[in-house]
Amino acid sequence: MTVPIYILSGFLGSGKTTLLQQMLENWKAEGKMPAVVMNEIGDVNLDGMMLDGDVAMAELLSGCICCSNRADLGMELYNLIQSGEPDVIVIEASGVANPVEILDAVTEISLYHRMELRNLITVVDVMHLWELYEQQQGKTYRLMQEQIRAASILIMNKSDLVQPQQLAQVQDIARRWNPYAPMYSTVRCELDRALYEEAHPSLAANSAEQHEAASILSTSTDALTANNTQSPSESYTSESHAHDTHDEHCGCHSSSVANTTHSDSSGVSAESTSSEAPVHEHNRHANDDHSHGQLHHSHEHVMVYTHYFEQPINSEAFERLIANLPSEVYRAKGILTFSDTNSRFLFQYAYQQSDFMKITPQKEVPDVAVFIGEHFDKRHIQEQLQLLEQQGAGL
Ligand SMILES: Nc1nc2c(ncn2[C@@H]2O[C@H](COP(=O)(O)OP(=O)(O)OP(=O)(O)O)[C@@H](O)[C@H]2O)c(=O)[nH]1
Repeated sequence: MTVPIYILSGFLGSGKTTLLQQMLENWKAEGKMPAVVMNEIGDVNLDGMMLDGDVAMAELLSGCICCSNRADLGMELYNLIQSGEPDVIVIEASGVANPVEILDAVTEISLYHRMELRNLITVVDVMHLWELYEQQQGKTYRLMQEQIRAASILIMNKSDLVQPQQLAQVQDIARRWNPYAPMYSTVRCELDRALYEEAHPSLAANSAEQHEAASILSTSTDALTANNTQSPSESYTSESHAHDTHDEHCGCHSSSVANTTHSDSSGVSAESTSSEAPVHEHNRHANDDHSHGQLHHSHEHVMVYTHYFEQPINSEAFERLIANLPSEVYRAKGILTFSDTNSRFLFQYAYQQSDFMKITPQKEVPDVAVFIGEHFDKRHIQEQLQLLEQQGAGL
C-alpha cells in the first residue's frame, strides 16, 4: 500500500496544529490510523503533548526539517512506515521552514519507499500577511511568499480577524504568488476534508517549478500596489514588525542543543531549570547558491527561549507579561499551573493575540513556556518569569 503524505506548512502561529487536529479527528473517526511527524525549532513539542496518545508520532526538535533536521526526516518517515504501517502521514513543519526544501526531501524519500505526497498545505494567517504586504520587505514576508508559492492547497486562515476587503486583498496577493493552488478562506482551519484529501494536479506542476520560483523570490516585488488605506482590525495593535530586515528566506536556526528525535510522545526533557537554544548563523546552504539560484541564504537569527517553571505563578501577572511582550517575540506557547486558579492552562501567543485554554493533560507534562522570535532579550524574559515564580512562592 502506498502511504499518502501531507505536508503542513505556514508561518509560526498561522494554524497548522489547529488543522492537524481536525485532520486526525476525521481520519480516526473513519477508523484510519494516522501518524504525525512534528517539527519544532524549540526543544519542547507542546503541540505534540496535546495530541491523542494513540497517534503515532515522531518529533524532530531543536531545528528545522528544511535544513538541520532534513536527514532525520527521511529516517523518521521510514521508521513510522516500518513500525506502525500508518494509513496516512502528516508532516507538520516548523513555522520557519522553507517548504521547498521539505518538498524536495519527501520527493527524494518517496523514490525509495511506498509513499505518495498527496498535498502540501500552506496555512496563512491573513492578518499577518496583510500587514507584511504593506511593508513588502523582510525575512518573514519572503518566507511567507515561499510557503504560499510552494502550496498545492492554500488555506487563508484567521479570516475572522480581518475585514472582508482586507481578505479580498490578501486573497489577491496569494493568488498572484500561486495561481495554481485551490484557495480556501477559513476560521480555525475548518474546511471540508474532501478539499484537502484529493491530490491536486497543481502539486506536480508546482513542484517542477519550485526551484525556479524560489530563485526569483528575493527580487520579487508584486505588481499590486500597496494602497491599503484601511487600518488593521481593532483586535490587533498596529505595531509594525520592523525586525524583519534581512534579505534571507528560510527561518531556521542551528541549535547548540543536539538534535533530539523522540519516537514516543513525551517530548520533554526532565530538566526543571530554564534552558535556551543559542542561535548562530549557519551558511550550509549558502554554498549551494550556484545550483539553486538565490533560494539558499544564510539562515536568520530565530531565537528560542524555553523556560521550565519550578513554581506556580499568578495568572494575571503572567497575562500582563504576555500582553507586553516585545514585538520581536512573534510566537509563544506553554503549559502553566497558576497559583490563583485550580486548573492547568495551555497558553498560546501568536502575532499579538493570546489565548488561554483550560487543559487536563493525560500524562505528566511540565510547566513550561517557549518564546520564539528574533533578537529579543531572553535574559529579560527569564528575569521577569523568575520574578513571577518568586512572587508565586511568596518569596
Ligand atoms: N482568531 C483566530 N485564531 C485562530 C484561528 N486559527 C487558529 N487560531 C489560534 O492561533 C493560535 C495558533 O494556532 P496553531 O494551530 O497552534 O498555529 P501553528 O501554525 O500550529 O503554530 P506553530 O506550530 O507554533 O507554528 C492558537 O491560539 C489558535 O487557537 C482562527 O481562524 N482565528
